[in-house]
Amino acid sequence: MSARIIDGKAFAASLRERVAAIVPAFEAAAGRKPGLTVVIVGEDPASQVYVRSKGKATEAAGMVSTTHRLPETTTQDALIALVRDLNADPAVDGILVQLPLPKHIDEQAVIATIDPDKDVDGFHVVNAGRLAVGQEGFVPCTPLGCIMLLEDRLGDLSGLNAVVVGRSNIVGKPMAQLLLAKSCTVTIAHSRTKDLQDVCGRADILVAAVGRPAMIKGDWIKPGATVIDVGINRIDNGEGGTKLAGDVDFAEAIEVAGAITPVPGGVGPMTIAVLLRNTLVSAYRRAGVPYEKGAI
Ligand SMILES: NC(=O)C1=CN([C@@H]2O[C@H](COP(=O)(O)OP(=O)(O)OC[C@H]3O[C@@H](n4cnc5c(N)ncnc54)[C@H](OP(=O)(O)O)[C@@H]3O)[C@@H](O)[C@H]2O)C=CC1
Ligand SMILES: Nc1nc(=O)c2c([nH]1)NC[C@@H]1CN(c3ccc(C(=O)N[C@@H](CCC(=O)O)C(=O)O)cc3)C=[N+]21
Repeated sequence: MSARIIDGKAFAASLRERVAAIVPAFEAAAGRKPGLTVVIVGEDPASQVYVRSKGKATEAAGMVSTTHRLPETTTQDALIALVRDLNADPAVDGILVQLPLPKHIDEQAVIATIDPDKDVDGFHVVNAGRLAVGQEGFVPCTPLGCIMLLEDRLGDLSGLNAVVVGRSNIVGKPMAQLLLAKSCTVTIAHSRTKDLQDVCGRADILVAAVGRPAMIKGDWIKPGATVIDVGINRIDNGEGGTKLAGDVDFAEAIEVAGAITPVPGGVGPMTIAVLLRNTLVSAYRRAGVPYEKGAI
């Protein structure tokens, strides 16, 4: 059997169009455009690429994009001072501090400074807590994008066995919380998990968020399962260059799974589309303008 490929790129494009189509209505009601500010510290080339594509996508959706590029030597105090200024700026609906930060900066201290109601990444402990107890807040973009793809493919997720491999604060844990909120039976696996293959083999929904290329093999996957590959790994392409690969052995998995996201073209594009969605939601909430929740 050959799995159906879940086209995250196409789904993300339609979400971005949906967001862009609503922006003029927000602007008419609020008298301003939604605004997203991205802060990047240092010169990491991959981060630079992501930040550039976020800026382009923000503008293409009709929002105001602002980027602060700070040198690698920026102090934690200076970064925190900038975040406080952005918290106080009424034109800023969303603040995203690109991770990872340089080693001399405490990421948690910086994230804790972001106004939770501008935290469109959903990384602040207040938003992690809201997600855990089922209150409205901001949900991290990557896991929310995964849920959108899963519901599009499977409809109601309730009662399904979901296994999340990885327990980071930005992907694995919020992914597990969202699947639980959708009434899946959730298992979180990590580097200390015993018999990982066996655990994965029971999953109707398998989410891989590890950072190890092709770690999950075809014979780890339950036949017909839906596989969401969050991993973004840059590997050798065998021709002297590099290419992107996921955490799942795609060539093997496609023979076993019912559906699978590719890398690239799967979860990655959803992350940016959901960021725009979260920014528009933030703008509506901050402006006190009612909006149709199902529409975005
Ligand atoms: N598509 C997108 O938009 C995004 C993609 N990513 C990608 O997703 C991947 C994960 O990112 P992130 O969560 O930040 O990564 P982290 O490094 O923060 O977390 C990795 C997790 O994988 C677990 N792990 C490591 N080795 C193994 C192993 N051998 N067996 C089982 N579990 C293991 C770790 O376990 P332990 O906790 O025990 O150490 C940890 O919980 C990366 O490839 C990253 O690039 C990330 C963000 C967005
Ligand atoms: N504060 C913060 N928030 C983040 O959301 C955040 C972050 N920091 N740091 C880095 C990770 C990673 N991330 C990705 C975004 C888009 C793609 C993406 O669009 N990927 C394309 C390919 C892009 C390419 O070709 O390089 C794809 O998978 O098809 C991937 C990964 C967001 N992150």
